[in-house]
Amino acid sequence: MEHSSVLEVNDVSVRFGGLTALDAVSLKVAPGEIVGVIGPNGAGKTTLLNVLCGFTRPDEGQVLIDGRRHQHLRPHQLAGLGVARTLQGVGLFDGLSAIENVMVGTNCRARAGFWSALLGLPRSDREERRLREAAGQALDRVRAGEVAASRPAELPYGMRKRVALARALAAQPELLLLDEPGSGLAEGELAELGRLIRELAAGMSLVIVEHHMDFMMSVCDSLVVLDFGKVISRGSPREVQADPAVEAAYLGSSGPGGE
Ligand SMILES: Nc1ncnc2c1ncn2[C@@H]1O[C@H](COP(=O)(O)OP(=O)(O)OP(=O)(O)O)[C@@H](O)[C@H]1O
Repeated sequence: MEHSSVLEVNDVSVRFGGLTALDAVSLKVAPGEIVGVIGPNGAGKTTLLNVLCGFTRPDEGQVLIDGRRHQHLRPHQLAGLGVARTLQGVGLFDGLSAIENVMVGTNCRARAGFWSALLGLPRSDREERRLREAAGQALDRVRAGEVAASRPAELPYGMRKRVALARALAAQPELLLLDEPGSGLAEGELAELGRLIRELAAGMSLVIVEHHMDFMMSVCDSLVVLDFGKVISRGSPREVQADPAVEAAYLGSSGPGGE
């Protein structure tokens, strides 16, 4: 069944002891939409991403994926729901080549692959070929096909991040969650990443948490601005930039002569 939102978050609150990390946060992500989550340090961005992928269970509110409510979403259920996530940093296995790292991402969709791996059985040649082909396609999509045989340690940081992105793509997600995809990248690499993400949005929705403001302004269709766990503004990048609530938060924090 088709739904107008791939993801819907309704009034989600998360508390850590006395601290309210998210306070009645709501957002919607439409098919093919790129939604950016921005805000100062400690605003609740990572906590929100953690709720979306089931790492953190909300104290209140609900998360709907493809119109279905997931009160007790577990991380291992994500691939089955068409959700993939990249982590802050890279998180690749050093002992595997780039393509083998990406095959880990494809494998989670293959039930037989799981059972045969558990039982220590060799994969069938056909299965192996299929996974390798899918992983190769994911690497090509992020323009990292030429490093398929390299180990992560042999690759520059920007390329390792692309391999990590390919691994998330290999699960063929409908919704891709990117946690600081631009961190540690040089200016040129950021621009390239922005183009890549725009291309990916042709076939999936994305939620991005990222500190590089210019990158977010140019890449995202819409932005959600968090401050102290609350959504203080939302809309297109232009709308958010012109929102008096954003200016008020800025003036309230450091002021024009501050940070
Ligand atoms: N597991 C936890 N236990 C206690 N407090 C936490 C936990 N995780 C986050 N917090 C607190 O919740 C608030 C929101 O943190 P979060 O990491 O989501 O913010 P953020 O916007 O991602 O920050 P940054 O930009 O620095 O990554 C912060 O005050 C943080 O200290």
